[in-house]
Amino acid sequence: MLLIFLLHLPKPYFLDAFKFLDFSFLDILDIALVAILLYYVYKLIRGTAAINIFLGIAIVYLIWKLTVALKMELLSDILGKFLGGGFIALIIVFQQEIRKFLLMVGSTNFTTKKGFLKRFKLLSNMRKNDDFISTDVDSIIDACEEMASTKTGALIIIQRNNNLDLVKQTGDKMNAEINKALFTSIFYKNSPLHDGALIIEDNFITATRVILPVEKDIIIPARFGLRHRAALGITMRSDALALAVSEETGQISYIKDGEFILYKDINHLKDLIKEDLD
Ligand SMILES: Nc1ncnc2c1ncn2[C@@H]1O[C@H](COP(=O)(O)OP(=O)(O)OP(=O)(O)O)[C@@H](O)[C@H]1O
Repeated sequence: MLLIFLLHLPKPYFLDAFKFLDFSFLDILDIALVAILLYYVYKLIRGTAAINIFLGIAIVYLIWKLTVALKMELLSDILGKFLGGGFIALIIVFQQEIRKFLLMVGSTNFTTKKGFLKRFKLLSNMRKNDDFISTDVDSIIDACEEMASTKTGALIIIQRNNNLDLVKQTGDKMNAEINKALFTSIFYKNSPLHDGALIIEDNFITATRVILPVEKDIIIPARFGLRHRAALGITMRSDALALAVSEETGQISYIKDGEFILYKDINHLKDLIKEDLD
């Protein structure tokens, strides 16, 4: 009905009604970039107290925009000044998050073999010829299963696009191809290398005894201690994947983007990780 009514309106009215839809490619790009920015901000502050501050600011901003559109001069003036002056306050309040964000952007390795370039189908032929060896997920999970059965604690971080060099510096360098026995001997309780996290890049263990940033602000069940908080910390600050084997319960946790990922059984876990690494 509405469409018929609009079609019968004199042409200028009809066009006027849809004037707001007249946007260019740059507007689409603008919206897409704001959406990406908001997604990254959300990813950084999800689960922390900062999310409430962020939502509060977003609501005040929307009200301000509404008051401007409705020409409510006094209120829009007050809210505008509040938002304008609050910019510096925002930088102070979100100091940590801004730091994390810049670190995340700066450490993204767009040229890794598993990274950005791979997304382009045109370059798929190049991939066939390069020396990239995919991560042996089966060996990692088989090792986790064995460690879980003996209640051997472990923390394994799999690097994806974000470079983990900064955290790697806190541990010992290694360059060993993945195999099941290596994991179990590294995390064996009396091994000098068992403490801290292990980093995997492609199909290699590249660091052991790594100390990761611990996520203190997030609320998780009391049975999870520092190992799991460290896994949450690194996956919130980067796109790495984490596997934690609990020394207390023998449970294997899979952590991604600062969240525990649920899985049905060990084969499902393998599939999930393979998918996330693809
Ligand atoms: N910041 C960190 N970075 C890397 N590894 C850590 C960090 N904090 C703790 N760990 C590792 O986790 C181990 C156990 O810590 P904790 O007992 O607090 O963890 P948990 O989450 O309760 O795990 P579990 O269920 O195995 O006890 C430590 O011995 C250490 O190897």
